[in-house]
Amino acid sequence: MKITVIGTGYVGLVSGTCLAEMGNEVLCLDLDAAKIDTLNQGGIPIHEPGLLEMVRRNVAAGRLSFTTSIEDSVAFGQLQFIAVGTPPDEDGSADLKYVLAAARNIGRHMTDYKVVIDKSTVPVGTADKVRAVILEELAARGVELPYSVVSNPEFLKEGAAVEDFLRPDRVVIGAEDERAIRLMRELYAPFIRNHDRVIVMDVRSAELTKYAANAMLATRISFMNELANLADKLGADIEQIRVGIGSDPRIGFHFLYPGCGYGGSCFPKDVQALIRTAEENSSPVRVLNAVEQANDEQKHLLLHKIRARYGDDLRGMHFALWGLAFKPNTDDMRAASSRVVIEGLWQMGATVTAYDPVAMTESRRIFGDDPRLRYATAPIAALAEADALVIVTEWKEFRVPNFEQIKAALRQPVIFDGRNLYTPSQVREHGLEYFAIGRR
Ligand SMILES: NC(=O)C1=CN([C@@H]2O[C@H](COP(=O)(O)OP(=O)(O)OC[C@H]3O[C@@H](n4cnc5c(N)ncnc54)[C@H](O)[C@@H]3O)[C@@H](O)[C@H]2O)C=CC1
Ligand SMILES: O=C(O)[C@H]1O[C@H](OP(=O)(O)OP(=O)(O)OC[C@H]2O[C@@H](n3ccc(=O)[nH]c3=O)[C@H](O)[C@@H]2O)[C@H](O)[C@@H](O)[C@@H]1O
Repeated sequence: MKITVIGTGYVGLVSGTCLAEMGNEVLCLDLDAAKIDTLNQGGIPIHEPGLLEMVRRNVAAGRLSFTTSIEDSVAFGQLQFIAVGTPPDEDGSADLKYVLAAARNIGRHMTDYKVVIDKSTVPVGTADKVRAVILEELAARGVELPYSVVSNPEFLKEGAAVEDFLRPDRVVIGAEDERAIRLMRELYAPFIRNHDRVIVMDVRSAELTKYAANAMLATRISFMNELANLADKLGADIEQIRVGIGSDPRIGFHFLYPGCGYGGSCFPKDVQALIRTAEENSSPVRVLNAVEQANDEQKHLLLHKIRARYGDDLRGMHFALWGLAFKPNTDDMRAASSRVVIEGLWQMGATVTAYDPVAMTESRRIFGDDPRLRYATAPIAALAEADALVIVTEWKEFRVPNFEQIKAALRQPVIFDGRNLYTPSQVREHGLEYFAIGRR
């Protein structure tokens, strides 16, 4: 099939590349010329395991290409995926300007039947708006052309995006016309060969399914975070509680890890957007206000623990920070807890040396060359002259450290662990003070 993907971010680039991998011809459009240059020169603008090799392979095979030309991109694919950003507006609702601009471009240039697919996470009713702007553009041109608008939300996780796209748990398709449903089923058939996991539903339900999934996952995390904080006060151990409740199959083990707050480009913004949608429709989802508030506070938890240990005035103190990305296997620092921790430490007068296997370039882009933040080339190197180690991202390489080496390298033998990586007794055996989240 011939497919255009609009937007070459995490979702657009991964979707386009995986669709090409299955033998489709894919043209990816982005208006950011620097991204397209990088792609055309054989690089990729993001860190995502397995993606670079797959992009190169498909480009070499002639199935995947990149452009900044709107005309070419509209002409190319019968299927037009919209995978642009939907950042929060000032009031927390999803800003649809990029989605509607992409739809308008399709209406302006199309000359034959198109299936326009909303892959971006968009509020209920967006497909109607997409349909309307295309119609407006066609009317302005004085032409009548057939097209379908489909909602096909994406559930991939950063850091595992290629794997998630190639082997989806489910493919949700919100569509009401048979022609579009048939094409979408055909498109996804190679990804779900062992059993059919396509769920066809009406468009509005598909749009809401995406927010419901992210909000449910965020709720589990905030619940566990609050429970961990309570366990801390009660002298109970959240790790044992996690195992104790997760083994109930109605609860399950996934997404039950407490920590220093969820980040990333999606949970925070999607929870906010769903709260706004609910308010606008006078049907509040009260639990989500609590989920959001609990998460905002959780991102400050390590700072509270540091304050409780050393007081408010950290002038002259220096901290080592392991992890900058909002989760492992990505360089994405959008809404990352590390940003709250770094800024909080600065406010109290401390300085920081950070180490992250892939996100240090992104961090330099965000913080510039502020002298209060330095970078180390290895985890152990970050500890030199530090009064404590603070861990915010659970990269695998932090999991089995040499505690004796850590103790020797630090100025004071103290660890604040925002991801509960270690068994407390094991760390303490080495003479290190250990502060984790809800652990005894
Ligand atoms: N990042 C993730 O893991 C996931 C994101 N989503 C959703 O997918 C959507 C995209 O997210 P990301 O890929 O993270 O965004 P991103 O910000 O990484 O990429 C969006 C890209 O779209 C481009 N763009 C904007 N307007 C354009 C236009 N009119 N024509 C062509 N290109 C245009 C931008 O230059 C940018 O490169 C969002 O709605 C997000 O909520 C859904 C599932 C997972
Ligand atoms: O809509 C999206 O963009 C995506 O959002 C999340 O994916 P992502 O944000 O990439 O990463 P997650 O693995 O979900 O982690 C999000 C945050 O939650 C935190 N988390 C996750 C799991 C857990 O048990 N505890 C916890 O604190 C992580 O550290 C991270 O900061 C969803 O998992 C995807 O299904 C969805 O497609």
